[in-house]
Amino acid sequence: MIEVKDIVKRFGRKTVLDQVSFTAEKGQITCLIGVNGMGKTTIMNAIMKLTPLQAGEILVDGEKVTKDTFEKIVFIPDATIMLPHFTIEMAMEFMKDFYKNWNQRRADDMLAFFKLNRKDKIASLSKGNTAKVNLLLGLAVDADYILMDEPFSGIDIFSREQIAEVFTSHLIEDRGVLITTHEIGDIEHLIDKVVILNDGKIQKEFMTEDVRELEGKSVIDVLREVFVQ
Ligand SMILES: Nc1ncnc2c1ncn2[C@@H]1O[C@H](COP(=O)(O)OP(=O)(O)OP(=O)(O)O)[C@@H](O)[C@H]1O
Repeated sequence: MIEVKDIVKRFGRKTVLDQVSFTAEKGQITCLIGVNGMGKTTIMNAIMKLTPLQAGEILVDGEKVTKDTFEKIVFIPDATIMLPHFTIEMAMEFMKDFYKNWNQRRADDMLAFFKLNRKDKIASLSKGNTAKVNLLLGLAVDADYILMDEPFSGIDIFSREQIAEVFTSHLIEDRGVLITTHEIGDIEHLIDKVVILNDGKIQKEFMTEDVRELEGKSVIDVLREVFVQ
């Protein structure tokens, strides 16, 4: 389980995260939702130890993230992480050298699933294919937890549908997924848990099954209640 406990993040005098706590469990897809600038990416960066916190802690399976536990988590950012002159094949080689738990068979499965050509240069890819390569490079790491920042951002409907299919496939299996997205409609039916961030605090945290079955609402209904007064 990823446990985010009372984290506080300030940039200068601006408090972006004010005692934020939530959990993301293995075997579940947890979606972090908030309007632009609410601190979703900052939370992802904090989990990956890419940004220091003023207070609070983050535990993964009960332990602080260190070099030893680092391979438990993989972060798939929304921007290209590879050098543009790399081919997809070179990017895979790079990841293979970097991560002990790189899974080439899964990478090959995803190349075929997304119909990508391993000889294509990263710089020559469309936005949709760039997102697919990012996803491939992240999901081919055998990590227990996957963080995805806006995997659907700026991508056409067909690529979005293909990417959404990944969430119901063996590629996710029993892993824990923490995802931020504005395109909630694409994966609303696949999400197990929603965490709503508003004004630096967690406004609501719920299991989607509970709101569907007990309250007869969709995730979008709940978002409307929170954000549209
Ligand atoms: N390095 C930084 N220095 C100063 N302010 C920052 C820095 N990084 C982020 N911020 C501010 O922190 C706030 C949260 O940013 P963050 O990128 O985490 O939001 P977000 O919810 O991911 O937004 P979006 O949905 O637009 O991606 C924003 O107001 C942003 O301007």
